Amino acid sequence: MACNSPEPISPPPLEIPVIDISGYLRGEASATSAIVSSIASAARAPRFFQITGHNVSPALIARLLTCLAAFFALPLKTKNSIHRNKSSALRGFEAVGEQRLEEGFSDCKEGFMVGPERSAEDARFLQGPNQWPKETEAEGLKEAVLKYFSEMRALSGTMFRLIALSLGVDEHYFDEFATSKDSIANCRAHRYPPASEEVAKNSRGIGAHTDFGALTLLLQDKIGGLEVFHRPTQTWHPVEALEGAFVVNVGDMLERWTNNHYASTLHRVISPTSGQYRYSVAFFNEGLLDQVVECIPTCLKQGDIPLYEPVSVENHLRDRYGKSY
Ligand SMILES: O=C(O)CCC(=O)C(=O)O
Ligand SMILES: [Fe+2]
Repeated sequence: MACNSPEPISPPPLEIPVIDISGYLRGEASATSAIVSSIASAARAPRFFQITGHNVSPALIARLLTCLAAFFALPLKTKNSIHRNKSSALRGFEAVGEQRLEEGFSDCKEGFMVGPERSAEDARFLQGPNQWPKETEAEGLKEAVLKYFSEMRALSGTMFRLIALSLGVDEHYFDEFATSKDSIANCRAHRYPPASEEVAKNSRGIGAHTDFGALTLLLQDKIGGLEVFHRPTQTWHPVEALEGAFVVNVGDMLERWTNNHYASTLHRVISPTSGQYRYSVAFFNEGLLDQVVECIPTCLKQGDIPLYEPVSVENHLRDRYGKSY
């Protein structure tokens, strides 16, 4: 008698912590130490967490998602008129299939990139003017994106203070890197087109990757599809779409800076199969181009050696961006 093949065992769910940071924002000392220790443990494993209790208003988030949906619904020709190829700073629209983050898959997503406004004369790598659609084509988009950008920059600064405390360095250790006017931060909004179950299984909304910069704060709508890789069991796990929360993940630069104390984690997006588009907005904080990233002293235990050569932020980013486009 033939043996029945065993049912495939599904991996146990991966718990992705949700950390309420409101106590820190209110200046409460005991809440702050609990938040800092939750961050310290979440950033070690699973290296992905979500935050709530921030000050970004739900009304602004709703307005942003509405304006983005209207923008992405414009004809491709209109969106291509502000294509990122026309920008030395990679700002503007990118079409489905133009980025490739995982070998063998082109990302099935559209993107719209925005950063701090800077004149063309003053441009540097990833710095320069934004490209906007005409106000008549995308009413309110510019205002909503810029307002969101400035709130996310402040929130990212807050997260860097908490990360600094969690690493045992001065609370303001990363302030200049994370929040000065020259620091590289950018927002990339995404629209993921729906696909059939069959197509979604064999393609990627966004291919498996780790983020290039220091810290990412991600807003996702309620459709779901973001997955994170758990290295010990080599399995993928969904990241629950929680209204009002931001997903936080460590990027490669912070991994290098902390000598792998905090490491970046592979993640990907599976195309939506519910028949609806999925929207998300990532805020990447990549810091000052001339900053040298080298092992933070508190991350080097006695007897340890730095695992990475010092590198400037600019060289690190040029290398990573160069490989994905
Ligand atoms: O859309 C998402 O949920 C993830 C986006 C992402 O990983 C990225 O832009 O780096
Ligand atoms: Fe990512």
